[in-house]
Amino acid sequence: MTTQPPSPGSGTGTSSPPHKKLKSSVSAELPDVIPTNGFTEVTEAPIKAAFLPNDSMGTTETIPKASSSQSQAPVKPKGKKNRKQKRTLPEKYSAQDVLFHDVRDFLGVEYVDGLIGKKEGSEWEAPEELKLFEEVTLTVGAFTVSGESISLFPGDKPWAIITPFAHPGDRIRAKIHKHDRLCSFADLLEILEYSEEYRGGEGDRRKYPENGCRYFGECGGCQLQPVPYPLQLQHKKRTVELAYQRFSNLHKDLIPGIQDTIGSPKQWGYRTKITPHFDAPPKWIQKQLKESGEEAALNSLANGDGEKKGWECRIGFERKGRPGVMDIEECPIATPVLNKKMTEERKRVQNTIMSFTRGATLLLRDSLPSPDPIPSSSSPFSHDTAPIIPAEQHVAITNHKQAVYERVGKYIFSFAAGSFFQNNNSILIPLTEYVKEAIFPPSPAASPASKPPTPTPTHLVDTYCGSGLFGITLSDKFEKVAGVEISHDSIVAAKKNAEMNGLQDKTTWLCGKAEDIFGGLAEKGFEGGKSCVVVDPPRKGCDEPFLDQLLHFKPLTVVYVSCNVHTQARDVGYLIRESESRGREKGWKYVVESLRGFDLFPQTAHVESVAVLRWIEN
Ligand SMILES: C[S@@+](CC[C@H](N)C(=O)[O-])C[C@H]1O[C@@H](n2cnc3c(N)ncnc32)[C@H](O)[C@@H]1O
Repeated sequence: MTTQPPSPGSGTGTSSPPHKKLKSSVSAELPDVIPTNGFTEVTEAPIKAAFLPNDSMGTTETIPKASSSQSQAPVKPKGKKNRKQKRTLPEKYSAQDVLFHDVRDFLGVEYVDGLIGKKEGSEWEAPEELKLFEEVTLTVGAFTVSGESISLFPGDKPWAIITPFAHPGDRIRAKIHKHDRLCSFADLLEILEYSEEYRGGEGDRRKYPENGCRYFGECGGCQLQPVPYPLQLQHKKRTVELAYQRFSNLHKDLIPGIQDTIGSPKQWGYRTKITPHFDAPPKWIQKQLKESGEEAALNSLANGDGEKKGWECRIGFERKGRPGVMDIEECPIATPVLNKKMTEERKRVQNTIMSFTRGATLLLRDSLPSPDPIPSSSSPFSHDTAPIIPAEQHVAITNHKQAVYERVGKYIFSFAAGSFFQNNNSILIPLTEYVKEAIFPPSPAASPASKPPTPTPTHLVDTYCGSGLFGITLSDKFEKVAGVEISHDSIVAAKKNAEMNGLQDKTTWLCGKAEDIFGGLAEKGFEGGKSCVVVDPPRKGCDEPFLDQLLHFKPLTVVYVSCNVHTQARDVGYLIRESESRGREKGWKYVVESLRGFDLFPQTAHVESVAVLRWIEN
């Protein structure tokens, strides 16, 4: 699952916040002459969005050209010409690549492939009548996978417009700021009509003024927050479907129907780690203040002095589609203790800002108070006697090296604050229980793909194990558990966690690359025929040497947990195809038994995906 879980405010950086908040940054890009009436109107919604949540997988429709009567003739701006677009193809499986697939589906696969096939480069040429900095009125057709809106620009040439913070069915006014391949990016200026279907969630501040986030519309973090939660979950289910359709390279018969996304028990105040950052004061302001001898003012820039002089101390997250940090006082998806600590940390930085010659990132991590005594192999953690500690009694840790404590069901975990651990504790019991049930389905009927039922595994290999989350929470079902992890600190934590939970005798923790471990497993009594492997790599997914060795090891079950469903789909596709060719003669292969998303990051468009692969005899 998540390697680097997205931090609030980390968008894909393709578009930008509404106009009113952007005056200063937008003005730098204004053309010499601003077209005053360059509006283009789309009076009908584009026919069918390629990925509205209700769509069935695999259907993509060519969108009929919007008739020219649908649009007012755009007025040609007198100012700058369209800038020549950089023609760089996105890296495969990157956010930009996923967006290109969104555009391709939206405009029609046949049309897009036909155009690209002509090799004229015209997919890079925006319609003549669509100028940079022009304002357009659009009806949003769909969400992109990353939660932005996609609309059809009317004209002879099918062309998509990507705008953040708007929802399917909204009528919006937007301002084009960049052309790209078959699409342009726009800033949202105004929502003229709200789509009721995609609004009205708890984070919709029109309906619940006290709820949601006051930074929505500027911060790059939580694009889906006004969307009712069930629709957020549907969006993520569709994301998993699309990823397998686009990137697995598998015949559709080999991809099972995607199961409903499991929601997070907490949808706000869930995030146990945040990393606000800030820039150092620019040199000119340091010099100016020092020269004028305003010593007192040096440390009070944040109180307005800096702003008056043209610089403001901002501590927070990235702004959507614009460089620089936006000032954030609270983050409603972070736990209460982190928000409280953020106030203190902000003051501390503001009061000492002139001592920073470089920008920096703060770490705030939610932790249980340190247990007393700390559990050990001779006196392990006992969930029967340990009380559940309410969220208000948690503590916030800011030192990267300090130990953080978290509880997951009957187990306790400790790890250095700066190292990896899942960021939403509220969903870890459902997630780990689900993985356990997937390995040991309650009845043969639950694993229809495996006939006859596969033998029950007795050994678990937890690859990319971090501080041992899966190995430890699943341990009661296995005789032996081995974990492998590249980070030395994490493997030390995993070993300590096993001891704190009294599991030192059945667990082995190995520091190294996941792809190097299979050779050594046999001598520790791990054979594929009695093992199950959990795979939980970083966003980039697994390397081929790892996947090849996994196939060679031939475990009974593989549970692949991923924070990047696109690379997961690629890897699962590889495993299935390779197993068919490698196992053909001996009569075995892997099948994808189930695919399902988990919502580790409510209000954002991110989804954690769990794929269960079962070894079967043909
Ligand atoms: C998404 S995290 C999962 C951690 C753990 N499973 C959990 O849920 O807490 C991925 C982990 O893979 C580790 N990692 C990255 N590349 C690796 C490699 N080549 N071999 C082994 N571990 C690796 C990272 O250090 C990180 O701890």
